[in-house]
Amino acid sequence: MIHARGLTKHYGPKVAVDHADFTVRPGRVTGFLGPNGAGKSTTMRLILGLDHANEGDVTVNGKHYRQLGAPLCEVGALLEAKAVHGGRSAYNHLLCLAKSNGIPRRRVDEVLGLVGLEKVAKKPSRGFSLGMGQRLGIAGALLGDPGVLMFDEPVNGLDPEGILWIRNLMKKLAAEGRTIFVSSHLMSEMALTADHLVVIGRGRILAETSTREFIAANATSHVKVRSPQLGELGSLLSRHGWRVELEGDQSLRVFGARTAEIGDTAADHGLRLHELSPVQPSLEEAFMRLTGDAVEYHAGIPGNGTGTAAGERPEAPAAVGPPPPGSRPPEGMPSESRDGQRGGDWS
Ligand SMILES: Nc1ncnc2c1ncn2[C@@H]1O[C@H](COP(=O)(O)OP(=O)(O)OP(=O)(O)O)[C@@H](O)[C@H]1O
Repeated sequence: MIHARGLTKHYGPKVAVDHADFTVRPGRVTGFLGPNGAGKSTTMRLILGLDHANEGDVTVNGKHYRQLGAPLCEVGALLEAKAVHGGRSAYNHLLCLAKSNGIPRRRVDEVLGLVGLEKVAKKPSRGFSLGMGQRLGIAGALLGDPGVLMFDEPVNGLDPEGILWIRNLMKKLAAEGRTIFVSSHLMSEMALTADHLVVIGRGRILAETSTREFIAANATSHVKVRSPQLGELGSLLSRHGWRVELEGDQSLRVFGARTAEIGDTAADHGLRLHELSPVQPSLEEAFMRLTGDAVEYHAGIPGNGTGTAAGERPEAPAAVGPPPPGSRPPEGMPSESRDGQRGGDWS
């Protein structure tokens, strides 16, 4: 178990981690999510005693890292996969680690087998691909058979097969009762891997909850509707009290209504539907909604030549209520709504 209380780290005036409280429990994969620069790596370094906290503290199995008798046997970590001497073979790299931690030589062969590197074990690691480097880093983390494992962005740059392998490995290790703490900003991957989440933004913990609850609390399901009479339909559904958003110029997103209600309402008014499908919210959507204000670095919006200022949401919904003035209305939109004058119908 990893337990942080009031954990705080400053780099000069920069507060990288700000009074963070969280607990990472065994038997499940806990995802550590946050935008770039949110403080994920710093937190992981603090857990491993590679950096010192200015305030608060963090323990692994009730002890500070430096108090652990055989650290590699209690907590394994993959922080920087390429932190290996390039001239050294995978086998020798792991053997050095094993010797310095009193771990028997046979465990080196075991972990090389576990990560699938037996065949290249005697080759210099400088020739390793990114995926092989990740596997070697993971072999090092597993060497002491620790109950706590931490992975910082483990799937970065991996091919689909490598991603699947790491995903299944983390799940298997959690099922064995280990504590698995994994940082990532790949939402789709985390949605498939993590049972639980700790979300950080600008150094502060924004959420600590199950993945399912996090999505339910921060994003809403909706129904996607396509119709050749989109404008009329949007106005009609909106008059029924449902929130309607324009998605591109082809379809509507309707919130708060079931598919049957929308279908029946359209039929009652003789409007044709070409699609009516429920859409479940994604972890990405929930994450963007929660962390939009906590994003420190935004890319410029293609085409407008400006960056998004810190604090602005990076991805506002495509259109809420009426289409913005000046935007092109969908085919069939009533003319009053085309220039946004009657757009209030949709809000
Ligand atoms: N050694 C350092 N000296 C100065 N500032 C630092 C140092 N390490 C981190 N920071 C700053 O602290 C903040 C948190 O950085 P950190 O690397 O922990 O974020 P992160 O969530 O891991 O980001 P990313 O996802 O981009 O790796 C950032 O603003 C970063 O610039």
